[in-house]
Amino acid sequence: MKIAVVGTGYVGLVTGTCFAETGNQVTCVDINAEKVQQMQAGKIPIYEPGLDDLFQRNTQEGRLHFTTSLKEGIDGAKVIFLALPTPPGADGSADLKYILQVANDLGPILSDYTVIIDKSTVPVGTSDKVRAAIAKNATVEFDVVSNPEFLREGVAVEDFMKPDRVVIGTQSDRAKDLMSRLYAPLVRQGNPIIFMDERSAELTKYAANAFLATKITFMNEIANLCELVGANVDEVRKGIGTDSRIGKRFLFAGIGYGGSCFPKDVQALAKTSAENDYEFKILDSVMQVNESQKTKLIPHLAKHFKGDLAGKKIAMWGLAFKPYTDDIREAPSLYNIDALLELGATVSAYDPEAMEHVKQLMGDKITFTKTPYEALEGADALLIVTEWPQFRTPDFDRMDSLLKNKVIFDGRNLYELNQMQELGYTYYSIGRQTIH
Ligand SMILES: NC(=O)C1=CN([C@@H]2O[C@H](COP(=O)(O)OP(=O)(O)OC[C@H]3O[C@@H](n4cnc5c(N)ncnc54)[C@H](O)[C@@H]3O)[C@@H](O)[C@H]2O)C=CC1
Ligand SMILES: O=C(O)[C@H]1O[C@H](OP(=O)(O)OP(=O)(O)OC[C@H]2O[C@@H](n3ccc(=O)[nH]c3=O)[C@H](O)[C@@H]2O)[C@H](O)[C@@H](O)[C@@H]1O
Repeated sequence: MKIAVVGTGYVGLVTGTCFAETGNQVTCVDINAEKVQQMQAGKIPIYEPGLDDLFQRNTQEGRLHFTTSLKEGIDGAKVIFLALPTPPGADGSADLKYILQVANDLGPILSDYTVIIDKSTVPVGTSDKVRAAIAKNATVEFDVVSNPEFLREGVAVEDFMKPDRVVIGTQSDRAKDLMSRLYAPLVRQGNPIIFMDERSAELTKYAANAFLATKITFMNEIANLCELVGANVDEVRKGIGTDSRIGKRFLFAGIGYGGSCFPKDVQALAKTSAENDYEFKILDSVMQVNESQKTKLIPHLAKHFKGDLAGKKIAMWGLAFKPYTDDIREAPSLYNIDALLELGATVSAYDPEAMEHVKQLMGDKITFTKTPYEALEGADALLIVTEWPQFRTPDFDRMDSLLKNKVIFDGRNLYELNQMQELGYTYYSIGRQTIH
């Protein structure tokens, strides 16, 4: 099938590449000419494990193409995916200007029946707006379908190629048939395509993200309580996660959720609720708790150094909002850096993938090192922000020789308490007792 994908951010690029991998002819369209040139030259603009191999194979075998021209990109396409940004507007609601602009542009250039698919995360009712914007100038029949994306950065290819489910919002049999054929190779593992109306599909996406953000936040609050009552959140997690009604995943307490999606989508769902005169109280609490959770270790740090962090050098391990990505959008690291600098500390940071992005944002406000150990040289303490696997089993002897003090503030609970006790560290973590 011939497919067009408009927008080559995370979702567009993964969608385009994976559908090329299942044998389709895919053209990706982006207004960013530099990015398009880069992709035409065989360079992929994001770091995502496994994506580069698929990208190279499909471009070299002639199934994956790039252009800045919408008209050229959709020529002959039976389906057009819109994978455009939906950033928060000034009031917290999702800004639809990118989607509606492209919908306006599509109307006059559609030349045959086409299915236009919203892959972006969009508020309830957007498919009606997209339909109306296209219809203004369209001369052919078309359908608008909501097909939210559930991939996670870092494991995006796996999530896309073996989805738990595919949600498709449409009431058109013609669109259903096309979508079923397109997704058949991906759902052959037995995981379902769930058809529903457009509004339910749109809300499903926000409900999923808000539920997961709430699940994490609930565990962060349990962790805060654990610290006060002398319990261990990791034991509590195992204790409840084994209940199949609760499930083991997304129960890891830490220094808050970040990324380009949970924060913006929780906020947008709260906004949709407010617009419909409904006060979604849980969401307000989730946002509030997450905000303070991100810098939860800073007061411990300040207290440890007797309220005076001025001139203290803090080593930071991890900058990306989570491992296996270079994405720093809403990353807890940024909030911690700001808080530390505000208190007069200096920061030397290491991250395997995300340092370049932080450098662009912060310039020389902090220092960046080539290895995690170099960040420790002469540091007064280590603050762990992202759970990259290489931080899990470090050379503690080498760490001892580099750190000024044997003290670790761990926002991701990487180490066992008894191990830290045996090694003689002062060890602060989340939802567990402090080791002195
Ligand atoms: N990043 C993620 O992990 C996930 C994102 N989503 C949702 O998918 C949507 C897209 O997200 P990302 O891929 O992260 O976006 P992004 O912001 O990384 O990339 C969007 C791309 O669209 C391009 N673009 C903007 N206007 C354009 C136009 N008029 N024509 C062609 N291209 C245009 C930009 O140049 C950019 O390359 C958002 O609604 C997001 O909430 C959904 C699931 C996962
Ligand atoms: O809509 C989206 O864009 C995507 O948002 C999330 O994916 P992503 O933001 O890539 O990352 P997650 O793995 O969900 O992690 C989000 C944040 O939650 C934190 N987290 C996650 C799990 C956990 O147990 N504890 C925890 O603190 C992570 O550290 C990270 O900061 C969802 O998991 C995807 O299903 C969804 O498609």
